[in-house]
Amino acid sequence: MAEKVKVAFLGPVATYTHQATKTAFPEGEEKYEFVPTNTIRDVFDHVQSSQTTFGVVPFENSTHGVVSFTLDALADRDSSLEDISICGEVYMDIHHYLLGYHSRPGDEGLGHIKRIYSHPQAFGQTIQFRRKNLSREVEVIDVASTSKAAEIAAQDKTGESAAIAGRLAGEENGLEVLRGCIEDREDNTTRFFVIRRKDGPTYGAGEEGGEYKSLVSFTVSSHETPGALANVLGCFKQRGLNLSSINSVPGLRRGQRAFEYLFFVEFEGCLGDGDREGRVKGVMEDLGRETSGWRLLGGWKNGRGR
Ligand SMILES: O=C(O)C(=O)C[C@]1(C(=O)O)C=C[C@@H](O)C=C1
Repeated sequence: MAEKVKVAFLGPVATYTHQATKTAFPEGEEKYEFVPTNTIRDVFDHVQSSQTTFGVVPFENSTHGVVSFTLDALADRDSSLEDISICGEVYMDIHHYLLGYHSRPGDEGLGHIKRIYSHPQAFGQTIQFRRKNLSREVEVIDVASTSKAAEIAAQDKTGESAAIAGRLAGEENGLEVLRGCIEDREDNTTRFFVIRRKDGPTYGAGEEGGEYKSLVSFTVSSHETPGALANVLGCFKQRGLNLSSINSVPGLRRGQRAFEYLFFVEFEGCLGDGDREGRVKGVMEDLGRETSGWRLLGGWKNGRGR
């Protein structure tokens, strides 16, 4: 039997990332071995070191914005993740649950909860619910994933600990649903990236057509010159390439000062993308001229409508 292709994901089992991983690799456990990691950074390390061929990480949420752990890894300030390349994306509807134990059978109250565990992104997507339904005295504790939160809450049989996580994480850990669909917005959606090594096997090969996107990171030549960033963005405009996201993080590279930033620009089109390819190559030449350093972080098929 052929050896299974390994795919790392933010674990333990039943995280939202685990569910996105199953969507991204629909042939499932017949063909793939899904490998849980403790942190998002670990997913990147597994792929960089070839412990797994692919990895899946959350990138941004429609309610709470970009996932800082993922952006930090993509910033790769110490060049320890140089071979990472984004090769796919998955959008997933996210419905959160307040999970724990009822204080006694039939009592629907939440007054017995003293602490609540979750991933910071999930806390950020349930702010209004928590404000309206939980006392300010309830301690809010960040953990590495929502499934980890469910695991911890399940160990506290007093019922004083609860978790915000997905329904599956509740089932996996034998928790009761105290409240369902507690996300602040009905359209709460997270976008996940599939990553691989640049020299690794392709992802989603054989699927013809569709729209493509790419992500680049760069630093501007001078933070003092007015318009340095606008000049770089202007290159995309001149080449007729539509931007789909912009982010920035503190640069923190040797030679960079405090408050000098590393920018990320995602745009429609990628290398090998039919009639757009010429423009994409052109903008890459522009980046070489207009920035003080840039990196292509990958090109992939638009996952909307998957
Ligand atoms: O904790 C999980 O279950 C995750 O998969 C992480 C994560 C994230 O970082 O965005 C994924 C989807 C939701 O937005 C909340 C949490």
